[in-house]
Amino acid sequence: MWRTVARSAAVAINVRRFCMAASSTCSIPRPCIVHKRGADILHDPWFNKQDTGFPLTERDRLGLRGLLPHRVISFEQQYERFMDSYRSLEKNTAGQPDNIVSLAKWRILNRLHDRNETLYYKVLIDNIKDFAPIIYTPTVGLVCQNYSGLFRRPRGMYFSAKDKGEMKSMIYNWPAPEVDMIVLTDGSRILGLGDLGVQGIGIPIGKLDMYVAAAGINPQRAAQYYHVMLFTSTDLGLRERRLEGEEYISIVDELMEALHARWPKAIIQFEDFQFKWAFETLQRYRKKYCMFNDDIQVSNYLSCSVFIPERIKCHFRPLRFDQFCDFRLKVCFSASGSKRFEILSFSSGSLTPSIFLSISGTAGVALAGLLGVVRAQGRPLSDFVNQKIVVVGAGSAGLGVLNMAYQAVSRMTGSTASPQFYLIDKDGLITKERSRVDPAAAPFAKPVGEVQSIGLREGSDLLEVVKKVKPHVLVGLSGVGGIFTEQVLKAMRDSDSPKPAIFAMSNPTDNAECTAADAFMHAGETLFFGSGSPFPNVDLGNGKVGYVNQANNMYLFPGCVFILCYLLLLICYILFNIIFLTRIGLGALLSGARIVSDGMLQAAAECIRSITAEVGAAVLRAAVIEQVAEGRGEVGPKELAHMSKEEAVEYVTRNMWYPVYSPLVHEK
Ligand SMILES: NC(=O)C1=CN([C@@H]2O[C@H](COP(=O)(O)OP(=O)(O)OC[C@H]3O[C@@H](n4cnc5c(N)ncnc54)[C@H](O)[C@@H]3O)[C@@H](O)[C@H]2O)C=CC1
Ligand SMILES: CC(=O)C(=O)O
Ligand SMILES: [Mg+2]
Repeated sequence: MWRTVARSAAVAINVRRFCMAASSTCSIPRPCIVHKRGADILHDPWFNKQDTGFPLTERDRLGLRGLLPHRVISFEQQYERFMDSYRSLEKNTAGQPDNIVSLAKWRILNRLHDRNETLYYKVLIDNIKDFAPIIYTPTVGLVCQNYSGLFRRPRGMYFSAKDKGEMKSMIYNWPAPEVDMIVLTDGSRILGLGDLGVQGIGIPIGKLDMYVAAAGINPQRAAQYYHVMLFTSTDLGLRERRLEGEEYISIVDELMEALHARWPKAIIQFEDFQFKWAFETLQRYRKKYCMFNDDIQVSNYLSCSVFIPERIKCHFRPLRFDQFCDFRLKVCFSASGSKRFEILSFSSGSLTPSIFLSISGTAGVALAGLLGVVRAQGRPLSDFVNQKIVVVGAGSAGLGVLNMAYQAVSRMTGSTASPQFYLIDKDGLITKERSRVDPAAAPFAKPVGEVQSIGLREGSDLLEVVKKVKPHVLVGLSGVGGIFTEQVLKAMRDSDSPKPAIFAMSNPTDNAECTAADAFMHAGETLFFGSGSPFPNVDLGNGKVGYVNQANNMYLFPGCVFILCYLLLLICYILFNIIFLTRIGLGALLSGARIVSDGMLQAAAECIRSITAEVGAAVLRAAVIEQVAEGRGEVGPKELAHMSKEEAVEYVTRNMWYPVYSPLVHEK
């Protein structure tokens, strides 16, 4: 449906003065200064209005008269025309292999992006449910794999070891003076596809498109975003070995310094770095720069609310997007300063700040899922401490999830007793007997005596572990497609839970540990299922449906977990995950925060509301309270500090970017 872009002008004067992007929210967009004329404008996707969209007066002003056919086509008509072509493509490709259809859809969208960014983001925002699987997982994985062949126009920036010593100057090759969001990858672990080198650029592009669609980050106002590739090795990149050790880190140091020097306010999201660098770079930079790692980061929150889909409570009901569960925790401080958490109550349906601990990216998605499972089992939340959870994959994502779950249990029990978590990597079950266990995985290595008591040993394979542990939850973050085999899934029927859960979180679809259909067929109909890439719901016969939840950080890196979406921009569960984290980005950006603090992430978690701006405003206010907000543009820290909650929401809302054609005014 066509979404009205014009918004109410009835805002308080003192709020209006804070707003920098009034064009996005007033019925008459603010003019946009352009330094080009004539054909140059038509070839610039940011200024181009699909050619025929330029009004006659503008054609005169910009030297376009005679370069275009006479008729002026409105934005709405252009939108409908594009959607007609898209629907024709869908019709014409019906029955062809999925990969071919998905790539054809990606191409038509990408071509639109290359011609006209405003219309591209308009169609993306209005059709996010259908387009998210094209511009993001799973299609983005296929795009990355084929990027050398699909490459037409560059997006993003590229850095390699050959640029050492030059980065601070190179940064100025980026045409826009201001950059708000940066997604940075070294391409070394793209989804579950491994090292794709320079072709991994598709991931930052997809993530940033999500930022624009879900959080209203302006894609161009100074081209605030920016994609970076490091150390490339494929067709389009250098055919050289990857850097290691000091050599590697010195290049990333230089790049971070260069980025910070030109855009000190930009927020940098690290994405899809291989395990060994993901943790190290997070440790190294998180207190120095405004950055986070979407794939692993776990933050400690004293309180937040966790979204749990209503459907988890009432199985086989249609999706609802407005249910949150709150946990009230009492925080007790001991004389030594340590904290203990007591669960006071657990409710659903409202959203008051209260509880819990960590949320952000992948770990947050998983936490909400794990808690939802407890609820689905009809148990009190405090029973989470008794959940037997088997995590397959001891990499950055699996360890991020386990860390978070571990913190949850410790806080619930007030003890550091070992929870019933089992960690499996490519060499099988990890126990304390293992000689070379990574320090990050060591806390989850099981005592040998404990596993022997249930008939397991160091290195037991997945099937054995599932058979002997009878887990409540099986989580896949291994990147190995199909590793949850028929036997493993059947073994889950003997789970100690009447409603076992399986999360096949690896991406893209082919790398998922199992399909939704196989999961319901082999593990049983009472299963709770979540996957990193979308699967359709499963028809179980007799009118029953096996519902599929999407568990992907794209939703928390904006949003939450299994599903969500709602918010301002449209409603589909894919968007939900997208929304949460992008809100963090938005709030951090507008507060001008020096760093992305736990408190800011916490504030985001507390305010997952049905309006995108609420979360962004909460992050902003948290940045003010933590005294890391330095202001942005004309809005200084004092003005931020004096904003009421409502004003902060208004400020964030009015600074979101909406795709509209602005009148263009030429300036030399
Ligand atoms: N759904 C989501 O939001 C997210 C999903 N992921 C997915 O998680 C997967 C893993 O990502 P990372 O942890 O960053 O990768 P990683 O490379 O750091 O870790 C992979 C882990 O899987 C283990 N593994 C490999 N083969 C195995 C086998 N046959 N059996 C058991 N374990 C095996 C490895 O030993 C390693 O511990 C990827 O497919 C990625 O797409 C990652 C982040 C977020
Ligand atoms: C979803 C995501 O970030 C990943 O698979 O790496
Ligand atoms: Mg990732």
